Amino acid sequence: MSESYDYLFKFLVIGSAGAGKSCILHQFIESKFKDNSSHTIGVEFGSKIVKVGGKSVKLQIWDTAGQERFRSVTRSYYRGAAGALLVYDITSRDSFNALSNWLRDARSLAGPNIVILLVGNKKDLDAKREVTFLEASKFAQENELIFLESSAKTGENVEESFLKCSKTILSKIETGELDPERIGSGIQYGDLKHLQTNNTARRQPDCVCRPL
Ligand SMILES: Nc1nc2c(ncn2[C@@H]2O[C@H](COP(=O)(O)OP(=O)(O)OP(=O)(O)O)[C@@H](O)[C@H]2O)c(=O)[nH]1
Repeated sequence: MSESYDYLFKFLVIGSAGAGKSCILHQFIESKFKDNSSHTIGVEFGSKIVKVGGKSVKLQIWDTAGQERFRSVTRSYYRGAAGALLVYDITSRDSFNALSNWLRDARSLAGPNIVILLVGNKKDLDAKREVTFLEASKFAQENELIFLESSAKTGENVEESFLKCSKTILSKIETGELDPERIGSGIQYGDLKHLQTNNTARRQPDCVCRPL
């Protein structure tokens, strides 16, 4: 099967333990709800090619453990991420209250240019909601985050979260705000982009294998 894509983005999924990060990733990759999800040990990995704004983008996604005891391991994966889903659970005020800490870590360890999308997960459990949509929207606005509520159970807004975040990264590349050539940008050119740019003789051939 062909693995052609224009760009590769390094992505993180972060947030408190039990917020539903692994279920979101599983739903995105397998289009299924992972019923028996247990706590992530360290980090897990998934990847998928998506179509965004007429481009093929390979998302290389690191699903990190939310438990404090894994924090030193998970932090080592933040470096050079282009995008992140910052997940809280709409039925857990504690997971919402922890967002500022997650955000501080992401921006300091991954870099200030990381594009972060705030995800209020478990939207299907509205009857148990502890965090209103309005309150979270306000937090998102104050902290320059894109915001969506999702359900890894029903699949609502799961793919949209990854697409919306990717679209924002892509438009920042197009406007020059993000530079894929910068070491640690979390962005690589794929073979399609590589062919295009080589045809116009604008890029060096080593750009495909440059470290993220
Ligand atoms: N109802 C409902 N339950 C969910 C949803 N997403 C996850 N869950 C449940 O929430 C629990 C935790 O989900 P995980 O995906 O393992 O949580 P996590 O954020 O990866 O947790 P850590 O790996 O410990 O950081 C599991 O029992 C899931 O079945 C959702 O959208 N709706």
